[in-house]
Order: sequence, then C-alpha cells, then structure tokens
Amino acid sequence: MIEVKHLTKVYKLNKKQMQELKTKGNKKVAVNDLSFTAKEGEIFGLLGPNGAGKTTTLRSISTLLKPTEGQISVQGYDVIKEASEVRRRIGFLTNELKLDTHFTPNYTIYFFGKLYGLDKKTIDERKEKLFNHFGINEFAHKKIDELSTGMKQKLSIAVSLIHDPEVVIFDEPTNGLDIITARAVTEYLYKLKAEGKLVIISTHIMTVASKLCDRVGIIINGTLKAEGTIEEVLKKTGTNDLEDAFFELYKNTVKEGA
Ligand SMILES: Nc1ncnc2c1ncn2[C@@H]1O[C@H](COP(=O)(O)OP(=O)(O)OP(=O)(O)O)[C@@H](O)[C@H]1O
Repeated sequence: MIEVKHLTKVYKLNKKQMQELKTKGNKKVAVNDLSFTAKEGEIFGLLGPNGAGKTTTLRSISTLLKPTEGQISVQGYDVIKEASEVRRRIGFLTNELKLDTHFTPNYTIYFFGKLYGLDKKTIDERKEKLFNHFGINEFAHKKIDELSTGMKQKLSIAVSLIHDPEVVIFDEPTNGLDIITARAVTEYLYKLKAEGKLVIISTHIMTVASKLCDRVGIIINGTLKAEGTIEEVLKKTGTNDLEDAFFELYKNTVKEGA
C-alpha cells in the first residue's frame, strides 16, 4: 500500500528560474497538502495537466525527493526513515532515467540485476520474460545509442522491473510511444496488477486513465481535486467521461482562484 499524507513540496527557485517564471518570490509550491492511498491489485492513476505536480509526487514516493511536509509510506515503510527498504520494493520509471548509451540492452539488464543482488539464473529467467514481452531480443545486442525512443522506453521498463518489485511506479509510461508499443506497456501493467502488484502511474491523457486505471487522483495546481474509482469521480462531478470531469474540476479551481 502507498499512503501519502499531507504531502507538500516547495522548490527553492534560483535566479534563472525566478526570471523564467517572472516572479519575485524564490519559492514554488509544486504540491500542496496532497493525500491519497493506493492499494495492491489496483492501477492507480495520478491525472493532471503539465506542471500539476504528478512527477514531484511520484519522485517523493520513490525516495528521490524529500517532502517539505507530510508523510509517505510504501508497504508500511517510511520513505525518509526507511528509504532503502522502500527502494528495494519499488520499480520506478521516469523519462529522466539515463541509460548508458555505450552499452547494449543485454549488458544493461545484467548490470542492474546484479546491482539488486540477483543471481545469474534469476536474471536470465526474468530477462527472458521481459525481453520476450517487449520484443527486446531483436535489438538486445545493439548499442543503446542506436535504439529508437520506443526501444529505449521498453528497455527502461524492463530494467525497472528486473528485481520483480511489489510496487510499480511509472511516470507517463506511454508518453511518446506508438500504439503498438503503448499497448505492450499497458498489457504488462494489467499483468502486474493481476499478479497482485500495486501499480501507480501518472498521465495527462484522460483516455489512457479511463482505460487503464481502477482508481484515479486528479491533481490541479498541486492540489488533489478528486480521488476515487472512475465512476465515483464521474458521479462527484456529474459528468459522463473523465475528460469532462477534469474540465469541471478545472473550472471550479479557476473560479476559486486556486
Ligand atoms: N527542481 C525544480 N525546481 C523548481 N521548480 C520545479 C522543479 N521541478 C518541478 N518544478 C515545478 O513544480 C511544478 C510541478 O512540476 P511537476 O514536474 O511535478 O509536474 P507534472 O504534473 O509532472 O508536469 P508534467 O506533466 O509537465 O511533467 C511545476 O510548476 C514545475 O515547473
């Protein structure tokens, strides 16, 4: 289970950032008093427009960012006090994951497998399963430099899952992928859910969320505006689809001036 309680993250801005944002204040509240829960056996989606605070939230859950305020626990472990216990149990995918482009997918997967302390037999078995599913075998011996965006994304996913994590945290997993690759990713997420894993994703694409997620949290300007099953969110907003629900919440946010 992931429990986020009253998460607030304030970034300190440097001079260049202050100029870019045309602000005199040196602070940016990226996430403001955000609370939600995600459970095993479900795909939870954090939805929101660009800059809403999705990546900040997922990075905080993944121990990569220290919350300014609030508590987060993953499988009962505190992300600050028990960060290594959390890291062992999560697979985190971000578009900023840097793969060493001189190496091959084959080398990379063994490298990360060993980093997690896995023996060769376990890495072999998991690699076979992941490489088969994502069609990586055909480019397993090419340099990462030479791979397309989709291939790199598929490899990043395989790498993030090599230690068979209980909790899978994917930031915009299908962003920039063609429909075939995107389908391979969503099918794997369903498979992980069926295995009883907790999957949490972020997306700004409402159709992705409607199809994939059991429950969603809608974030606007760093604040959680709705949480629940898609039906619950539609009921709350009096709408028929998630896109309309989003705009209803967005309209209210603008009205409130939040
Ligand atoms: N290191 C940082 N320093 C200052 N401000 C930041 C930093 N990282 C993010 N922000 C700001 O915090 C806010 C939330 O950013 P975040 O990346 O979490 O949003 P997001 O919902 O993931 O957006 P996107 O869909 O565009 O990736 C944005 O206004 C962003 O500009």
